[in-house]
Formats: sequence, structure tokens, C-alpha cells
Amino acid sequence: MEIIFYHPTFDTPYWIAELSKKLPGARIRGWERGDNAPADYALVWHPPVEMLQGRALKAVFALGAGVDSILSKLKANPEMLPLSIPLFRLEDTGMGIQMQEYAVSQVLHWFRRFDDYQALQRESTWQPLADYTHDEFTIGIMGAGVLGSKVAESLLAWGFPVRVWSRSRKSWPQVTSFAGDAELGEFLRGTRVLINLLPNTAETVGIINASLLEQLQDNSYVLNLARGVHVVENDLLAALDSGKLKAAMLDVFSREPLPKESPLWLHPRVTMTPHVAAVTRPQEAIAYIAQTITQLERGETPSGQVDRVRGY
Ligand SMILES: NC(=O)C1=CN([C@@H]2O[C@H](COP(=O)(O)OP(=O)(O)OC[C@H]3O[C@@H](n4cnc5c(N)ncnc54)[C@H](O)[C@@H]3O)[C@@H](O)[C@H]2O)C=CC1
Ligand SMILES: O=C(O)C(=O)CO
Repeated sequence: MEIIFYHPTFDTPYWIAELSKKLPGARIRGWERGDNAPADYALVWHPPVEMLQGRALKAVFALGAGVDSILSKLKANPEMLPLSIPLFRLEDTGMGIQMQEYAVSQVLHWFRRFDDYQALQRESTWQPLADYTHDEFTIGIMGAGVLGSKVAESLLAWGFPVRVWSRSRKSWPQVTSFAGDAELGEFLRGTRVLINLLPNTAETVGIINASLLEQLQDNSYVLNLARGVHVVENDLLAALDSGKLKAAMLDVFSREPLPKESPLWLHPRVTMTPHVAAVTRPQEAIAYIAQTITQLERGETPSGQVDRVRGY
């Protein structure tokens, strides 16, 4: 079995060595320009078109959870990967716990009013504030998939009311589930902390816009953990300035790295991280990919296959 690997920043020799331990029969090589030799599987992130085009592959693996970058490249170059070749993505593989850590720490930060106390500290003001209660701090998670479900679980454990919005209804204990466009308004009206874990698709681009933000409770919070293009950044800034939003924490941006001139950098109620909410953990990802390849070789149907028509 021949496997080609391409990632613009990962340590390729390390990945090849670790993958080889899990797939001892495989010959694994880092792909370089000009390499047209046969391959059965390709492991990729932001792959050049020529890496995949014209190859009789059994499957392609995205080395992350989101496949928007590869699907947008495919839209421009449909010949890069025929629909008959399955595309897999990473399902959790250690990202769930990272998203839980991020969401829990930020929600507790807002819930315990550390943002307000930090502002008071800057004015050298000693001023105890009224506590927030859990029942006025409903968490609304957009996207109830692999990562949204993990985040829901972790915030429930801290006693917050949790609701989710997704394409299909979920029957999860203690979680209120809303489904489809018809129920988005009701979902938003009861939400105090909006957490975004949607995939980037034609339907979800720009979804966090003025009209959506207007439907949230006053003094709400936005935590964007998914993709920057979900948020209309000027609408978010306007909602912060009008008082509709109390604060926003952003991990992802419509342009990355965030340009120096973006007003988001300096807004007093915006905090940010540079797209690090959940990174690919090599050991977990390698175990998942090796197991999935083994299942494919046995003729089984593993989970994690992307529905390219649906877009995630
Ligand atoms: N900031 C970061 O470091 C990272 C961000 N991500 C982002 O998180 C996203 C979610 O990842 P997973 O949970 O693994 O994806 P998933 O595919 O398991 O879950 C997606 C969820 O979104 C829902 N959904 C999709 N389209 C919808 C629509 N039009 N209306 C309502 N609901 C819709 C689905 O029903 C599903 O519940 C990824 O696509 C990626 O963009 C993932 C990993 C790291
Ligand atoms: O896996 C993903 O989709 C990511 O965004 C990783 O940072």
C-alpha cells in the first residue's frame, strides 16, 4: 500500500515514522512537486491540485476537522478529486477536549464577571458586583456535531442550561434541541451565550449577522470557535457598540492572520486567539487514520466520510 502525505507546516518525517508504526505494511512518503508515482491514499491539508489530480486513490484524508478549504479548492478544480474517491476528515481525535477546555474556561470567565472585574481593576476600583445565576446564562450552541456535542456535555456538567441548533433534532438528555431554519429564532431568543461550531458551507457563511444578533437576549456573548466567515465582523462590532452584545471571544477570522488594521484587535470587549481552539493532535489523528485505512482495506464502511454535496 502506497500513502502520500502533504501538510504545509506539520513535521512530515515525524508523521511518516508514527504512521509507519501503525501501518507496518504501508510505504509512506512525503509528497513533493513532480511526484506522480502511484498512491492508494493521500493525507492532506491545503494540497496543491497536482498532488491529487488524476490519481486512482482509494481515499483522501483531510488532516483536520473542517474540510471547507479542500472543498472550495475542489469547487474551482472539480477534476482534482472525482466524487467516486471518498474524502474523510478527522472526527474529534483529541479536538473535543480542547474545545471543551476553551468553551468552559471562557463561559466561566463571563459567568463570574471576570471581564467586568478586569475593567474595574484598570480603573483601580474596588467594587463587588451582583452574581449572575445559571438560569440567566443559557448556552446556545450552533452546530450539534462531533465538537458541538462535546462542548454541550462539558457546559452541562457546570450546571448551565444548554440548547443546540442543528439540521436535525437531537434527543440528548438535559439538552433542548432546535432544528432547521424554522426554529433558529426561538433558539436565539433564549440564548445568552452563543457558541458557534458550525461547518463552513454555502448555508452557514455570514450566518452570525445583524439580523441574527438582534434576536439574542440583550447583553449576550458570542464565542466563535468554527470559522471566521460565519461572522459578519462589522455587524458584530455594531452589536457590541449598541449594547446588544456584552462581549465576544473569537478564535477564527474572515482573514487569517487578522490584518493589523482590523478594529477587532483594539475593541475593549473583544478577546481573541489565533485559530488555536483545537489543533490536530498527531497521535490521536494517526490512530484514527490507520484504523480507518484498515477498515477500508477490509471493505468496511468507516465513519468520518465527508458528504461533498452537503459540504461537510
Ligand atoms: N477553531 C478551530 O481550531 C477548529 C474549528 N473547527 C470547526 O468546527 C466545525 C465543526 O466541527 P465538527 O463538530 O467536527 O463538525 P460536524 O460535521 O460533526 O458537525 C456539524 C454540525 O453542524 C450542523 N449543521 C451543518 N449545517 C447546518 C445548517 N445549515 N443549519 C444548521 N445546522 C447545520 C450539523 O447538523 C452538525 O450538527 C468544523 O467544520 C470546523 O470548521 C474544527 C476544529 C478546530
Ligand atoms: O481542524 C480544523 O478544522 C481546524 O480548524 C484546525 O485548526
